[in-house]
Amino acid sequence: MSIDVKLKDISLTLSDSRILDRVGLDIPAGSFVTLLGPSGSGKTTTLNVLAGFLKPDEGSVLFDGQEVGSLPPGARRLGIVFQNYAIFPHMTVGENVAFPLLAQKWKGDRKARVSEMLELVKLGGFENRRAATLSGGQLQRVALARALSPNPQVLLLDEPLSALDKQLREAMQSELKSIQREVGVTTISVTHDQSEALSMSDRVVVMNGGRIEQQGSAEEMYCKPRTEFLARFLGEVNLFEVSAKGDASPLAERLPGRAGELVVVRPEDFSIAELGGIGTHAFPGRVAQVQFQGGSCRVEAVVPGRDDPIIIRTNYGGLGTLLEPGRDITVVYDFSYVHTVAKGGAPA
Ligand SMILES: Nc1ncnc2c1ncn2[C@@H]1O[C@H](COP(=O)(O)OP(=O)(O)OP(=O)(O)O)[C@@H](O)[C@H]1O
Repeated sequence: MSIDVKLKDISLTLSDSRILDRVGLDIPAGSFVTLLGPSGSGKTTTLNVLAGFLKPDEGSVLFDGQEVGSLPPGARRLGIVFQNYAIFPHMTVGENVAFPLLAQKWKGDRKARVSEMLELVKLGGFENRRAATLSGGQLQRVALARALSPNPQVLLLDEPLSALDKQLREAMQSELKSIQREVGVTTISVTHDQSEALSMSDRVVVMNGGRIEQQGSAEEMYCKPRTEFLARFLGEVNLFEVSAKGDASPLAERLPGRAGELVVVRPEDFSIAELGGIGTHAFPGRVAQVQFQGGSCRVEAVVPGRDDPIIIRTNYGGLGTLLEPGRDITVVYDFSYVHTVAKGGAPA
């Protein structure tokens, strides 16, 4: 079963500080939503309000249109996965997965349900293994199987993959997403990991200072940030201040937009060419630093009319000696496609 979840104007003050300020979320049934934001922005608090561990001062929490604000966590039919697994080490894998079934007096065949859940997380046949003998990745699968076993109506994930190393984390991201899609349970996740948020979520919600800064699809959030805060927060970015026309800088001449706005250019939207052919879509630069990063290369280049170097992400191949500090180059970018935000973090 899949239900929609709504938070309406949730506000919460703890120890005299406003921790959540009119947080509103509308999560469609079966979708995967991730809360992202700097430390202290209110992500975990929002998850705790959804779970019922914290009661907001104002606002309402609706599951499938029904107010659940007065229901304790145990009555909200939730599955929860924490960063530190919270698996009982002295029990077998099967006992761990069966635990919520016993607690909730599951009416069906418990043994069959446990096997079904272990198959789902690719741990078929692990029923009798002691939890203490499992790897980190396996423990997190058990945690997921245990959270899903009683058929929750909402799945809450609190930094579910952050205890895993990078390679395993990336593999688990796509697996977790495909399990979520298969089960179809409405899922709300909290993470610090931007690539996790962008790759797994149907919708990304960025929080800032207890408020929702912006929400939308991963593509929208990355390509069309509405505020300077979001442009700077998500991934690397070059921001160019649009100054009054007639400015002497050769870059300012080409920037569309109004004075006071910032032009947002992601590093991968610039490319590098041999010096020469400077036109509307290109300007001169000098390579300052080059970092080879495996799949791509991060280049810092000094350009006229700007104090900070610009950041360019490019493929290594074919550029040869162009990628050497001190080289004069042409930076190519089509400024007619630009996106702008208002300076100072206010929505454009
Ligand atoms: N019980 C409490 N009393 C007072 N302040 C609290 C309490 N719980 C949390 N806070 C404060 O609320 C703010 C939001 O905390 P929260 O844990 O929700 O942020 P977060 O975005 O999840 O941060 P992190 O990414 O570091 O986990 C922080 O400034 C925190 O210090």
